[in-house]
Amino acid sequence: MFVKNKRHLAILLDPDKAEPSNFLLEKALPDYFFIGGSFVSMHRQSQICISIKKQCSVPLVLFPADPSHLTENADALLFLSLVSGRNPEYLIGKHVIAAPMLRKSKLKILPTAYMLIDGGEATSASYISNSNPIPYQKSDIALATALAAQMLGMKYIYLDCGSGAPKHVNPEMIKLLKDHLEIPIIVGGGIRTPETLFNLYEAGADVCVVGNILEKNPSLYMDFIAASK
Ligand SMILES: CC(C)=CCC/C(C)=C/CC/C(C)=C/CC/C(C)=C/COP(=O)(O)OP(=O)(O)O
Ligand SMILES: O=P(O)(O)OC[C@@H](O)CO
Ligand SMILES: [Mg+2]
Repeated sequence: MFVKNKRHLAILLDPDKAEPSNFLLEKALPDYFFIGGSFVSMHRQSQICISIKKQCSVPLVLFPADPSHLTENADALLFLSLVSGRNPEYLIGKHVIAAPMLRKSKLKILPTAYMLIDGGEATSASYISNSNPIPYQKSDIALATALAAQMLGMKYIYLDCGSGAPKHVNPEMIKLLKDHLEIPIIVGGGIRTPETLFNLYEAGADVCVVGNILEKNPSLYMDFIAASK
């Protein structure tokens, strides 16, 4: 789905807050919509997928924190294993619950090593998963974790400082992983400017995920699209 060395932009829609109509009327669309949140209370994900599907053909990729967040109305699923943490529920437990249902669904499964990186403050993802992120400067630990995930057969690496993080992933960490990995790298958390987006692609990100800033300031949308080309 995500191709190495091609720049993809994914816009994260939080199912509790999403206003996709902000973007769908614009001339250019992102490569993907990611749909999900660490903490989802209203369960509008099916409804949001159905409504976007009526208006455009941008692939919809679920980004769930729990099997209860799944819907058949998306195209694909980031099947995340939280390899930066040591909580068995998020490494394999939730997957066992979801697998029988996923086997019957048409969702494309994307086996993804999910790595939380410390972005300067506690995030919903580390709190909900009860796991510690990898320290911001410890690129060697991030590399060893990503290599182990690749050796286990995972197809994508997702480096995430967490939604709304004060700091985005260190470009040096992205460069190091890019030099040693064969699989595509997804990067997100705390990307607030088109310049940052551009720099993270330059460092080696294959997919960048932008969420919070576009929820707060949708008028920046076209600048982010431009920086992803
Ligand atoms: C296998 C299945 C179906 C579920 C488990 C999936 C795993 C392992 C998830 C890892 C832990 C986790 C809580 C991930 C959530 C990541 C996510 C959707 C983040 C999006 O941002 P938010 O954390 O919601 O940010 P806000 O606090 O800004 O809303
Ligand atoms: O909301 P932001 O900070 O853009 O983060 C997006 C996403 O990578 C979080 O999982
Ligand atoms: Mg959220």
